[in-house]
Amino acid sequence: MSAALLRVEDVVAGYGRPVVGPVSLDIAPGEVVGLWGANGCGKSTLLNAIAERADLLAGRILRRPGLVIAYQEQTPVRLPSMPVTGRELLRFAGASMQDMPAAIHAVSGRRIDRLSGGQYQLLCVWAAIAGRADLILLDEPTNNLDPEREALLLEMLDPSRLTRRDASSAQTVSDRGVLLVSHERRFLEDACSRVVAIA
Ligand SMILES: Nc1ncnc2c1ncn2[C@@H]1O[C@H](COP(=O)(O)OP(=O)(O)OP(=O)(O)O)[C@@H](O)[C@H]1O
Repeated sequence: MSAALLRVEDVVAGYGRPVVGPVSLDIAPGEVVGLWGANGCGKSTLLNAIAERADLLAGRILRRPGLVIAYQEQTPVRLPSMPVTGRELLRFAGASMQDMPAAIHAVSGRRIDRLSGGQYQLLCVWAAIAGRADLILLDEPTNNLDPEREALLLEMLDPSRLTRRDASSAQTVSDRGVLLVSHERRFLEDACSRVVAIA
């Protein structure tokens, strides 16, 4: 396998029966790749298959050895009562609080069960981006976001966030990637280096 983080080769995925595919795509280090398609065409199912939560019915999914995946699902899990602050959630996720956007910093001291849908959404996306994962899967991350927060999300997805300091050389290397599902074509074009359409 090449230096790709992920290679999806002629994949057909589903839940017992096929719902998506065949699809092929690669994600190289430093790339933000978009997945676009109509409601129900199987975008989330493809992410699920990559995260080993849906059945791989044909084709191959090759992951770089040791690849760590963070998966922000379309509807982030929320419990009615969760006496945990945003900072505690970020610590638990191993996410850095360095360079945290002010809008997230402002709510990070609050209990997560008392955040609005958009505040919680951004916090979870930050947890994924600022965590240790090599590949970040984001399913409809613009859900619940107003235009200002959507612009902030765009900044959070800047490829500069995908760099990491290499311990041996002390160089900054771009060795992480994002696969992003959205039904908002404009957002995908702004956020992604490449958009793959699913039929
Ligand atoms: N857990 C499941 N078990 C069985 N079928 C499922 C399951 N989840 C989704 N499906 C079916 O798989 C198909 C594709 O759903 P999926 O959520 O992957 O589409 P999508 O492109 O992400 O849709 P949307 O844009 O509406 O979020 C749909 O017909 C859906 O009903």
